[in-house]
Amino acid sequence: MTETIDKTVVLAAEKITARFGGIVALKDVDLAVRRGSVLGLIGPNGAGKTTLVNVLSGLIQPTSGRIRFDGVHRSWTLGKAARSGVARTFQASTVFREFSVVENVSIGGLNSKRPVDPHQILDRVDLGGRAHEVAGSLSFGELRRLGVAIALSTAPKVILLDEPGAGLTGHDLTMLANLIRGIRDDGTGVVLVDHNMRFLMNTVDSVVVLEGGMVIAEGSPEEIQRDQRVLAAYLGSHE
Ligand SMILES: Nc1ncnc2c1ncn2[C@@H]1O[C@H](COP(=O)(O)OP(=O)(O)OP(=O)(O)O)[C@@H](O)[C@H]1O
Repeated sequence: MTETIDKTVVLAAEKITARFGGIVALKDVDLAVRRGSVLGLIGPNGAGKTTLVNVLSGLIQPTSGRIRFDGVHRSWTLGKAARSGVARTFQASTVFREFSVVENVSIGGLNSKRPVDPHQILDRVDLGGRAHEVAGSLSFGELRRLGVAIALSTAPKVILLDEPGAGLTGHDLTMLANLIRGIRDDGTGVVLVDHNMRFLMNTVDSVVVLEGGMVIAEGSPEEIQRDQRVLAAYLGSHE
């Protein structure tokens, strides 16, 4: 039997299970990241979101299940994922505060097979005018955008954003949402994990909901916001 491969999917998790000792962090999770689309990953605390991002980025190996990239099953490590074009930002900032803003982006792109002009990236995240200042002088919101710029320095096909909006408000959140939509419009697949529901729902094209390590719902932001199982999962989680 020949397998039909969906070419719009750039990165897929297939039946991923991840156990830590007795804890089942993910159970039989399927997830498809599409080119030119933002996928929101939500769920109460401990639902498995970060574990799934860790599996997709090759940081941890699942107990079972497979990763498919560009239609091909792959053994997936951090190095292989990075070289294939999967970039990630972390909850904690990975910026070198004593280096200049542009040096941070240049360092990020050092091992890239597809080098990108760091000044072009900085213009894109609205930091072009700050290129030669030390990164430590940036505001909280600017540091977050620099984190995204560093991820973009490898010209990724997929970008995994783990809580990029945490602690941001107002104008900073609007700029971040515009930036993420711009990255999507260039054809990149985006995964967005964030606890700020309004920001996430306004930014994504589709949503996957995890609870207790399992996918309990998926759909458009509108569908998810009126899904009774999702509302119950959140009400029961004391968030
Ligand atoms: N390295 C680890 N060792 C042991 N247990 C872990 C490890 N990483 C995650 N877990 C457990 O796996 C489950 C899922 O955790 P995970 O951090 O993926 O959830 P999350 O949805 O990202 O939560 P949050 O929203 O609080 O960040 C939790 O029960 C967590 O305690």
